[in-house]
Amino acid sequence: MNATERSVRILPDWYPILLKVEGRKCVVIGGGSVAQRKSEGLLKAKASVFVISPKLTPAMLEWAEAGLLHWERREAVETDLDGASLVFAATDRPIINSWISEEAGKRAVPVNIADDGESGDFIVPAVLRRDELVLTASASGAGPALAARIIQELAERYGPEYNENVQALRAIRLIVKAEVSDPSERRELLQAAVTDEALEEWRSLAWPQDKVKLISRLRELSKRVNDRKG
Ligand SMILES: C[C@@]1(CC(=O)O)c2cc3[nH]c(cc4nc(cc5[nH]c(cc(n2)[C@H]1CCC(=O)O)[C@@](C)(CC(=O)O)[C@@H]5CCC(=O)O)C(CC(=O)O)=C4CCC(=O)O)c(CCC(=O)O)c3CC(=O)O
Ligand SMILES: NC(=O)C1=CN([C@@H]2O[C@H](COP(=O)(O)OP(=O)(O)OC[C@H]3O[C@@H](n4cnc5c(N)ncnc54)[C@H](O)[C@@H]3O)[C@@H](O)[C@H]2O)C=CC1
Repeated sequence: MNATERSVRILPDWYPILLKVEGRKCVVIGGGSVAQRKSEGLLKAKASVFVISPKLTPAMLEWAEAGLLHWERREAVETDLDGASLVFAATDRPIINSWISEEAGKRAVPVNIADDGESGDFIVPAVLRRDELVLTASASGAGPALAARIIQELAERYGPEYNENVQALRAIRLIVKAEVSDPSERRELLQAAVTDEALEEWRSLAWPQDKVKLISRLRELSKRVNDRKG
């Protein structure tokens, strides 16, 4: 599809971000498998999840009973959107989803539409979490299954060992930011801190906690990168 065809179909050019939802009211309307997937993602980000639906999947019912989410056992009404930061229209009834979209618009609350993604304000990508490392893939609605497949491939390339990496990296980066004042050197050292060799080192938690030793180790690693570049 070329640019003209895209604009004729008015397909959105999505802007990718990571959104803070901790403690914010996020309303999921519907209780099927799509609502479950969206709720699970929201719970991982510690949102305050309100589900409105006459029925729930067994997993969602467990989450409700455990007090992880708030469930209203009924059909949605417009006041359900009051005070919401995000709304997910995930019922199996297109007419209800499009009414939710309209109500969200009136309140300027960003809405996700399960059966007609492009008409909503945002879509949800496939996600792989390795602690603070968050990898996402999206085909902008052209192929959710492709996004999911790519994430499965990334899960093999970036295995659970990366959970440890990001913790160490955050600490290392703080030290480098505090100790190295020259921005270009800082950048070089932080790039050296994420080579395969360096990551392997941080993973074994062998990184020098001593600031001076850490910086000198990063200088060695950086020199090796530059030598390899020739
Ligand atoms: C636009 C979007 C709106 C939104 O939901 O945000 C949307 C819309 C629709 N999905 C549909 C179908 C399927 N969706 C999945 C799976 C996922 N769908 C997700 C996101 C999105 N789906 C957004 C676009 C994201 C993007 O493209 O990058 C993922 C990535 C994230 C998540 O949902 O958490 C999650 C993978 C999670 C994972 O496994 O990692 C599968 C695969 C499966 O089930 O195995 C199928 C069946 C195969 C197929 O149809 O392709 C249909 C048709 C329904 C019908 O037939 O009636 C619509 C409606 C439409 O096309 O508008
Ligand atoms: N975005 C995505 O990733 C995908 C979207 N879809 C689309 O999303 C729709 C939902 O998919 P599923 O969750 O599999 O459907 P489902 O049929 O399992 O669940 C629908 C849920 O909506 C609830 N519901 C119906 N009317 C309601 C109302 N007025 N108020 C509140 N809740 C209401 C039902 O009780 C049920 O819990 C599908 O019809 C399909 O068009 C399907 C697959 C993936």
